[in-house]
Amino acid sequence: MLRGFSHGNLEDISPDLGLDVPSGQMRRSLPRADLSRIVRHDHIVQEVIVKNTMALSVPQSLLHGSSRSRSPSLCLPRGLPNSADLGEALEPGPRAEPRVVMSSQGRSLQRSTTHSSAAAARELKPFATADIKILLLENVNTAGQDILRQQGYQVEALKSSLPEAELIEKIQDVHVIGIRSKTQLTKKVIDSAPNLLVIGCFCIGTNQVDLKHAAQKGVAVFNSPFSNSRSVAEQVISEIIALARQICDRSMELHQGKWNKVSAGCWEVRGKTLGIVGYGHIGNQLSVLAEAMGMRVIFYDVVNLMSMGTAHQVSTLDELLQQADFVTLHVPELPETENMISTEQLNKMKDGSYLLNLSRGSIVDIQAVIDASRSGKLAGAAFDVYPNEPAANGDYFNNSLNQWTDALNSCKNFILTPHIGGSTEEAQRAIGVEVADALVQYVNYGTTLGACNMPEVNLRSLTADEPNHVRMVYIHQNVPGVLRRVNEILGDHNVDKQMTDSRGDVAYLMADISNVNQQQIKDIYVALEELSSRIRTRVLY
Ligand SMILES: NC(=O)C1=CN([C@@H]2O[C@H](COP(=O)(O)OP(=O)(O)OC[C@H]3O[C@@H](n4cnc5c(N)ncnc54)[C@H](O)[C@@H]3O)[C@@H](O)[C@H]2O)C=CC1
Ligand SMILES: O=C(O)CCC(=O)C(=O)O
Repeated sequence: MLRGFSHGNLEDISPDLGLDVPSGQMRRSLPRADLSRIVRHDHIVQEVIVKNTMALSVPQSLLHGSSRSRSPSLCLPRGLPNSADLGEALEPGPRAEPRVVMSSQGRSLQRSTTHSSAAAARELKPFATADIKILLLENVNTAGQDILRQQGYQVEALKSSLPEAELIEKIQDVHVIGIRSKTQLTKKVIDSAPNLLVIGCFCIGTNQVDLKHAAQKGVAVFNSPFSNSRSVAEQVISEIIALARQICDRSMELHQGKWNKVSAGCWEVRGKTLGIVGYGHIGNQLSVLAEAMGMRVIFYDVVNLMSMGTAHQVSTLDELLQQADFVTLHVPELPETENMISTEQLNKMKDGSYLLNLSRGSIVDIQAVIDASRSGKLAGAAFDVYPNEPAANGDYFNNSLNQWTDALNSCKNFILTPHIGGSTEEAQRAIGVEVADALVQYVNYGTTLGACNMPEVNLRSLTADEPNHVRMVYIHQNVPGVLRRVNEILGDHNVDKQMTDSRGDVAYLMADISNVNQQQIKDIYVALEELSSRIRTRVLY
């Protein structure tokens, strides 16, 4: 009999979730997190899903039985069905015939012939997947929604962001939240989500989330570090040409019936200098595309980086501003990048040059840019991002949103777009798949590969021939002596494998323990929960 699962539709994945980097995948400037993500995806497409392989249940006492009255510590949802004792639950359930399914990338997955079903990786879900509540805001791509729904999770997907009060109300019983760039997950919002396990940012930027506070509450955060980089770079290229030729102004005039055939102040981009501020994923793509159009590329970055093609790194922002015909900004939102371009920097730019900002609204002092346009210093500008952006589509771009909006609208040769740098079908689908996969890996297996605010920890999968194993995930304060105390608790048992790592104040430990029964699991859980360093304990088996 299946217990603890309202959907008797468990899945096994292929055994190998190892960390070998596939040859040819590595490229320069790819951070560790990105490499891990690539590796994980390579294995995910090998998934062979097997129906009803193993049925396990968890007693209610384990689900909610924290020995202290903190916010829920065991990362299991409330309201789970009462279940039988773990001794029985740890017996394998009925095994059904394997079925061939589609991978999260939409490719057909063949039933594995290389591994026996006994050695197949076991899915670790001590809860009914249908009890996992997911709230997706800001029109997350359906490819991502489908992956989450296929897991059996409850998924509510809204097209827009939510105002804070509504968000606080809605997030209270949610285990997973998915957002894009608009939704602000502040300390206050995170604190009102006692069940929250994980946050998925279906975008690159994570400045909208209080990453540190989330980590301190044991909430992991994932993003998609480069799936929309190419889309942003292509938009920048189109805007460089459009600015140089004043195409948007001519188009607007003609829409209004005005024929205005002029060449004064219109230029080719060939031979002009592009200055890229922030030479990361987007800056790199842009560099290659711009050189292909015959532009000279210089860049400024706080890190010393290898140039793409014949691009040249300059030592200071001032140097870049003085040389570039087009200055384009691709830095993250940080305290150091706030108002990085204001009157002082604009004055250093070449007369008749252009400014593009497709990074974050806080990086440019827009009033200063309006003044520079009026004085003739700038020949044009392109903005995709603004200090305040509406939560939904509609007639919201006015002075009550940002006080200078009317003035900005009146500037000549200004291209204004509604934060669409990453908004292509390709990018949104890739982001949807990548972040949804990361959420599934975290909820089901505790894997933090690619997390933005937690150490990256992974263990090879438990397999179906290891039925009495348990995976303990222990998120704790990174303080002296804690590992000794944790290992005193685990040390009475056979720890098959264990990995621990820390990031700042928070450490993450994952341990697979063999031959444990219900009472022993409960004892381990209670003992870990009683340590003063505990942030969150999860039991997966
Ligand atoms: N408009 C849109 O739809 C999109 C906007 N973005 C924004 O673009 C930003 C950049 O994206 P990626 O290139 O993927 O990021 P990235 O992290 O790959 O690269 C950012 C680069 O900026 C550099 N940097 C950091 N602080 C700096 C400073 N003070 N001065 C100079 N360089 C500095 C870093 O060293 C890094 O090389 C994101 O953080 C995000 O806010 C990203 C995607 C879409
Ligand atoms: O597409 C979005 O909503 C956000 C794009 C963006 O700014 C990002 O990926 O950081």
